[in-house]
Amino acid sequence: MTPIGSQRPSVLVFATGGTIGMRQTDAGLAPDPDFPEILESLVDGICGPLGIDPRVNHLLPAIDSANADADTAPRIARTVRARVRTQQPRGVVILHGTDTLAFTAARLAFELSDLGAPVVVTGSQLPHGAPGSDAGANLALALRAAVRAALGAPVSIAFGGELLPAVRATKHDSVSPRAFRAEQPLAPRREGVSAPPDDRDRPSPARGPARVLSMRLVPSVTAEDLRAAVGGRPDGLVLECYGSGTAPTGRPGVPEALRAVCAEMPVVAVSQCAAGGVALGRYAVGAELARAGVIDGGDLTVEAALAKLGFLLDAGFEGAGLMAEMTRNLVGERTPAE
Ligand SMILES: NC(=O)C[C@H](N)C(=O)O
Repeated sequence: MTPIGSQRPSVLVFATGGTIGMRQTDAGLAPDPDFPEILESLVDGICGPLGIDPRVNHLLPAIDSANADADTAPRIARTVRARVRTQQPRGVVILHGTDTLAFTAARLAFELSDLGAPVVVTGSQLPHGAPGSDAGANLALALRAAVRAALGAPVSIAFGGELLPAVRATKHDSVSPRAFRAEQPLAPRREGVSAPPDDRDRPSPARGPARVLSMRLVPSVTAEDLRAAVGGRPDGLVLECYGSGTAPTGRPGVPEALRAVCAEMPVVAVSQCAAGGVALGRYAVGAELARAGVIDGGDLTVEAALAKLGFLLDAGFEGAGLMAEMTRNLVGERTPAE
């Protein structure tokens, strides 16, 4: 292998788990202990003819991405940042399970926006050794994209022959090789991630990463359900509203419950619709949400809203500063107001 630092472009491949590295067991698909060696040879086979020098690292233990938690994406970001500092690759490919790939990739788009090396996230629907597996094709697409993208390119997802912006993507098919879809193109006029607030006077938080949850409104929801949704004391809530940002605020107790939740944590409204987003002032029931303190999430996807809110909370934003950041377009995640 040519050493990193030679003229040939180098790529850091960072494997975190997912079906791509699994094999069939009696209990169902599970991480393949032989995957590290298999991945080395898969990557070498793709990179050799392309003139790319790969280096493969693993985040251990490999997981089914259904087991991702609030620290998974921040931990991937921290580790990738440290490896990029020492290895200085031209680009980074991250292998991840598809179930929570869109959540992790969206978070990485905020975390790694200043990395200086393009980051491409991929995985597969079928294990590397399965007949007709999409593992090799997705890996090859991601490796090519990682060396071809501009150094400051936004984090992307390479899957099923497509390159999608991480902050707009969602898993929409549990079987097809085209598992992901970008609900919207990357939003124009990105403002960039702001410097974290000066926190010298703030007590250092003793807790781990922020836990942000989402709740989907359905016609039978009650005020009690709203309160129960935050019973586990998350740090923030993404409310999946109807249409352009409406909720049953005419139902007894709902406005009070919303105000109580907003007093405890930031609440961001997004739409259950794939396009169009929310505009809280449009309907009276939506304006009621804004009056309760709910933040307008524009056309953020659920994944991007969760990622952005968690990222900002972990960076130390709160109150009006947090609300201002949520309504800006940092990395292409939401269409800016005209
Ligand atoms: N295709 C996949 O990767 C699904 C798997 N359950 C995972 O997310 O890890």
